[in-house]
Amino acid sequence: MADLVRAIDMPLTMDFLAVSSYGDSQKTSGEVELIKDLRLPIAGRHVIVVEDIVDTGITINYLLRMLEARQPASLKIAALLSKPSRRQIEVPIHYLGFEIEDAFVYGYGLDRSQFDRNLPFITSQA
Ligand SMILES: O=P(O)(O)OC[C@H]1O[C@H](OP(=O)(O)OP(=O)(O)O)[C@H](O)[C@@H]1O
Ligand SMILES: Nc1nc2[nH]cnc2c(=O)[nH]1
Repeated sequence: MADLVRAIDMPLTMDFLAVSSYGDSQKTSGEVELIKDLRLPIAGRHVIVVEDIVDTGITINYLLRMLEARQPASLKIAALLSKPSRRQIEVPIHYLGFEIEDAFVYGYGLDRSQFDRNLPFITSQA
């Protein structure tokens, strides 16, 4: 996120929300839990949701529904990684870094049982 916003040369605000459906597991529970909501209203604002990874699509689908109800001026999705072969729900990704194969990846913000988010690279389990 820090790398991304430093590459955008226009006035913007940043806000954070937290959802979880994997917890400490490498399999989705299928149930998305809202752990922390946004602080700021988004009605009438142009919003880009920044995700690290889109896997089944369940999380982004949940976020799209939740945020659309708040009537932003526009709502776009940016994701660093996408695993299209794993998709259970088709979701739009307007800005995508990389498509990857079906492997559990971690590092560079992505956790492995909550650890390894601080790795300066992305890797996968052998
Ligand atoms: O497309 P999906 O199958 O829904 O998976 C994508 C989601 O999985 C990860 O969150 P996770 O639920 O693991 O959050 P956590 O690491 O904070 O528990 C990731 O940050 C995405 O939000
Ligand atoms: N860390 C991590 N979280 C995920 N959530 C959905 N897929 C993945 C993945 O490959 N790695």
